[in-house]
Amino acid sequence: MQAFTYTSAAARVIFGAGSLQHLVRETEQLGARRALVLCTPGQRAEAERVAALIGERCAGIFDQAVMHVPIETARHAREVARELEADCAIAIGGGSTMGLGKAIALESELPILAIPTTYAGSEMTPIYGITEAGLKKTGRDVRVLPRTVIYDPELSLGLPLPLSVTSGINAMAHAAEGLYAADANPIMSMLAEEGIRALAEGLPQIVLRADDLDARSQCLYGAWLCGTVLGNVGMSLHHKLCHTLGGSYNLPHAETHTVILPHALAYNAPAAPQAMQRIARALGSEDAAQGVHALARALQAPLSLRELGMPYEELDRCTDIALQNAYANPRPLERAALRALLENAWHGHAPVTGN
Ligand SMILES: NC(=O)C1=CN([C@@H]2O[C@H](COP(=O)(O)OP(=O)(O)OC[C@H]3O[C@@H](n4cnc5c(N)ncnc54)[C@H](O)[C@@H]3O)[C@@H](O)[C@H]2O)C=CC1
Ligand SMILES: O=C(O)/C=C\C(=O)CC(=O)O
Repeated sequence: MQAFTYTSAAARVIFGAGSLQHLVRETEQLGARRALVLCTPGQRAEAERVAALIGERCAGIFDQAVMHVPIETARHAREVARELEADCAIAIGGGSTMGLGKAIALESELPILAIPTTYAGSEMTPIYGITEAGLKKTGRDVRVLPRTVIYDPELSLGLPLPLSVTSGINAMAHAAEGLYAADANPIMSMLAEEGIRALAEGLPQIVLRADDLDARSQCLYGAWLCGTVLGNVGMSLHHKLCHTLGGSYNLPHAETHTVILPHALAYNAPAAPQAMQRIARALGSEDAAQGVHALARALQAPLSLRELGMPYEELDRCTDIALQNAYANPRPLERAALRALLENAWHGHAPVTGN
């Protein structure tokens, strides 16, 4: 075993069906007297439920969270938090709502209590992203790491099936890249493999029965582990490509991860054989890239960039953007091979290993 450095970022996690009932206790534990509840417009009802549970400890609801945290929304939410003299942000929702909480915490150091309802995993990371003038910038800051996370699988029962599947594969992508990260360590690799396994087991069951609470629990557990990996080790080509496609072409986040992951794994496979073996084992497949592709196909997820609205004529420019700024990747970035990767992904072909 190689030497490694491991820093544990501790969050308090309350996990299990019905665990939202502990919200008041957890709010008190954070010392919050004036919590601002955050949500998307579509999850206003869930935010009102949270507000009702905490009663007079609720300072208000801000229901304008949107994907990729536009700076204007961040500024508005920060102003509302200041005006209401909020001393805590309670974020209920997916990565977009977590991201808004983080944008507030970045300036105010307000503690975040996170209640995730998708599998994106942002609640477990000190990573924030803010979009300004069409450009998404991400950074790491421990101030934005939620202090407490309540994982209640009952809250994910209403997550639409297509988003359940793509969000689950978004989570798997964190774990897959964590297994070949330059700063990988055995603890995160163990969580990564177990996270992929839990999602590979849970997602097909959800597709059979969307209200299967055990399967929803499996997936949320997997998302927790995969999010922890994202928060603790560096990501590579796959995440870079997805951020390029999401940030520059406004493609939907979880769906883009789903389309790209098999191709990014196929690209990196020759340079990261051990990681691929562990991903394949967790998927119960012979091959990591083909295994993810087969899972996405079986669960009727999108397979091509074309169906996500990516203009074909932009593939060259997208390749150029992905080649800008050096970042760690197990296989060196080669222009022709990357362009071929995007070509395959655009058409929705099966991944080609080591192309
Ligand atoms: N900073 C980080 O560590 C991470 C950040 N992200 C960011 O998060 C964003 C994507 O987050 P996602 O969770 O994929 O999507 P999202 O948070 O945008 O949610 C997608 C839609 O689903 C709805 N929704 C969420 N949970 C639901 C439920 N249980 N029932 C019914 N509807 C529900 C939301 O209201 C929203 O309309 C992106 O901006 C991405 O960059 C994603 C992963 C990690
Ligand atoms: O873009 C962000 O907000 C930060 C990280 C991620 O979105 C991770 C991901 O690509 O799923």
